[in-house]
Amino acid sequence: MVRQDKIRFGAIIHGVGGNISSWRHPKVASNQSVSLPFYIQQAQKAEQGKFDVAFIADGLFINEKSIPHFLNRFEPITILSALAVATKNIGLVGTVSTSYSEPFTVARQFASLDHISGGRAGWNVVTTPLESTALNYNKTIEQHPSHAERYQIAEEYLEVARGLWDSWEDDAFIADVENDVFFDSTKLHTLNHQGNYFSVQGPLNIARSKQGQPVIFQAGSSDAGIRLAAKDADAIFTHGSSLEESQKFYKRLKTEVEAFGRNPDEVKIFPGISPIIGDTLEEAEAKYQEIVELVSIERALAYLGRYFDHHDFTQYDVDAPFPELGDIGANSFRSTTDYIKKYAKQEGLTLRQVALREATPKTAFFGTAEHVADLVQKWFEQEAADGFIIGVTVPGALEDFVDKVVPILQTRGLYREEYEADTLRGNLGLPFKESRYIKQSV
Ligand SMILES: Cc1cc2nc3c(=O)[nH]c(=O)nc-3n(C[C@H](O)[C@H](O)[C@H](O)COP(=O)(O)O)c2cc1C
Repeated sequence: MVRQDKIRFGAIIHGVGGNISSWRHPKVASNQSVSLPFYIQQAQKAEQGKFDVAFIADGLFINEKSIPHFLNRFEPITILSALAVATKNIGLVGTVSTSYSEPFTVARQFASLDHISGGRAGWNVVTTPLESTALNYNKTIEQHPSHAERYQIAEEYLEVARGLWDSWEDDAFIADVENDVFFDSTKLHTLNHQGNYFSVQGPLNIARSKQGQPVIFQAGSSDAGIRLAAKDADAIFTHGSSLEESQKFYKRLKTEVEAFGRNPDEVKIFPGISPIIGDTLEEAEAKYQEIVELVSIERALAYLGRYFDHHDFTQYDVDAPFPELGDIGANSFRSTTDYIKKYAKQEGLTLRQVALREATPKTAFFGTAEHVADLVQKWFEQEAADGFIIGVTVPGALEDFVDKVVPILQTRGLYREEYEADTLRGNLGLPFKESRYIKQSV
């Protein structure tokens, strides 16, 4: 199928790496997760590759089994504000949880980032999977909301944030010095929200931005996650498992978007992939093996356990079939744990095989740049993706992707040569977000 739009890319900037042992690689500096120069270099590299997005993921609870990147890393809004002054066009997207924060504060922070960056801010709206996070926020573990309730909270949270972002119409601040009128009071809107979870009066103390409102990303892929994305998001990050699974997900999400009366083209789907690129297949394999050799089975089991709310996998025989876990994981990273349980069973894998696959993922996006470009094209043309969020499994993968894969896609006319706009919405092909009050009066 010939698509009229172009492929899009985002880069996850993940410090010492999403891999449990990548910090041990000779090309990785152990302080990379708190190194401003490293984050600037990665964001600028992604911008050189004309990526739509630099993405900073986040979580709010660690223990001694967490991967090294999670133990010592930047808070997203702070690092994105710094990246805003070191970049010009790339979108700046960060995770903030709706389970453990206040909408007034977060709406304000993203609005500020949107102004600081000239309309390039995006918020990855997540619910918090790990129950012990409650202990960091004046709550007991029993008070950690269930998976279903977390999404109900998220929905209302987003409604409040969006309401607050429209506190001031675009031309509200008239600054009429002569008549001593700083703002037009008819263009100020006080939210007065009273809901099940939030009571927020408003207004917000910052104007709308150059793109209207920050772009909303969503990253949960369970039924509840899909519903939230279909109803409210501009884009979704999801797992990039197989072409067929991704096509199914793509179709389902776009159908649900339409069911909410929205234009399916206005919700962009970004599967996460971690390409490993070599000039030959052997070189790619050698790069992969360097990473594999750094990971012990003990570390891999701890990494796997986190998805299941730090379930202790050392209690099982690693060479026996993947254990029956029942509901374990369902209140945590549900879509991920469902997916792991499913493929472990379907492929008849042992616990060791599953743990190592999760700890050192080797996806189909593996091999020469030409091969990776072919697959990117195939997934895009066969409606499995609108774009991809690129993670780094082997150090240097972002550089390889930008230097080797991007030019191939440009030559094929599938990828931009230049940014089309200077806002994130503009580059994503999304319209300016009109104020709800303008819509009402039209
Ligand atoms: C590409 C991608 C990025 C994600 N980033 C985050 C993140 O930064 N922080 C977080 O708590 N969860 C993150 N998640 C997890 C989801 O937001 C969600 O919390 C989890 O998957 C459970 O929800 P679900 O069962 O609806 O999928 C991410 C998921 C994906 C696929």
